[in-house]
Amino acid sequence: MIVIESLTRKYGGFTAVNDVTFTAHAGRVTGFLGPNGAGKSTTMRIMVGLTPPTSGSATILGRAFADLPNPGREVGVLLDASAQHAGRTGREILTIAQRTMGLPKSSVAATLARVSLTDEEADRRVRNYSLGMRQRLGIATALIGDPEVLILDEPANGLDPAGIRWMRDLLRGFADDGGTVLLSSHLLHEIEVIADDLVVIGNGRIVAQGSKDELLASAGTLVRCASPSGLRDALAAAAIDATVHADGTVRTDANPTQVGEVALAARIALSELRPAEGAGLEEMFLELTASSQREGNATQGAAA
Ligand SMILES: Nc1ncnc2c1ncn2[C@@H]1O[C@H](COP(=O)(O)OP(=O)(O)OP(=O)(O)O)[C@@H](O)[C@H]1O
Repeated sequence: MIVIESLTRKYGGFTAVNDVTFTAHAGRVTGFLGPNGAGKSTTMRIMVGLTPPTSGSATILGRAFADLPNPGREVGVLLDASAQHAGRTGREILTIAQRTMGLPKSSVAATLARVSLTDEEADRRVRNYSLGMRQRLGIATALIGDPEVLILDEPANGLDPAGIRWMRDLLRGFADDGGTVLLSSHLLHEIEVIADDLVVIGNGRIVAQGSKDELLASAGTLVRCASPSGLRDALAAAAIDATVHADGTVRTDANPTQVGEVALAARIALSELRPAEGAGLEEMFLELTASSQREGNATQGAAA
């Protein structure tokens, strides 16, 4: 389990992580979602002791990372797959991890097999690895100590579709065996498929969290019609808040029956009316983080 409590990190006058609180539970995959610069990496760096927090705390299995006796046996970490020593081979990098953690020699070959790196690939220098191969090697380094917790920053970056499916199955299996997985991503569809719980961050603040099912169920109703602003006004007259999106859809927390009745009374023909969860996480994510998107928000950066 990972417990983050009231975590704040300031850089001068800028608050990169602002009073963040959440828990990643054992047996579950927790997706940490947010647009670029939202504060995901900073939060993860604090978790593993690379960046000190300004205030608040982060514990893994009940202790601060620095207090874990053999951290690699308890927490597998992948923060930046490109940070591996380019002049070493994949096998050498894993062997260093194996020795540092006091693991049996056989764990190197077993982990290479687990991440599907061949013997020939393992003996190539990392500078000649593709990004996807570096990710596999990074995941191998995280897994080799057989930890209970995985903390992975954008692990799907650079993986091809087959690689993404492989990673999804691997993380699902890890959580099903009782492990805790926290992975960050802006690849929303990946998170939607794999995560059990979601923590959404924007401008350093948590903007939504809960189980994926809960968050998607609360997404309200999505409507298309010839007159989005007319429908919004008719809904407003019925005391129902609605938002017109740039793509012309109207979103509201009211249920489809209420929206249909208002549209009928206002004589507005609808071309689409459905629960918004069918629209997927992306719309919810864009909506929740709208104020922290760079596009259309010239004050981004100064806002926090
Ligand atoms: N050492 C630092 N000094 C100053 N500002 C920093 C530092 N590290 C991070 N930041 C700022 O904190 C904010 C959050 O950065 P962070 O890397 O945590 O975002 P992120 O959510 O991981 O984004 P991305 O998806 O782009 O990786 C950014 O505005 C970044 O510029």
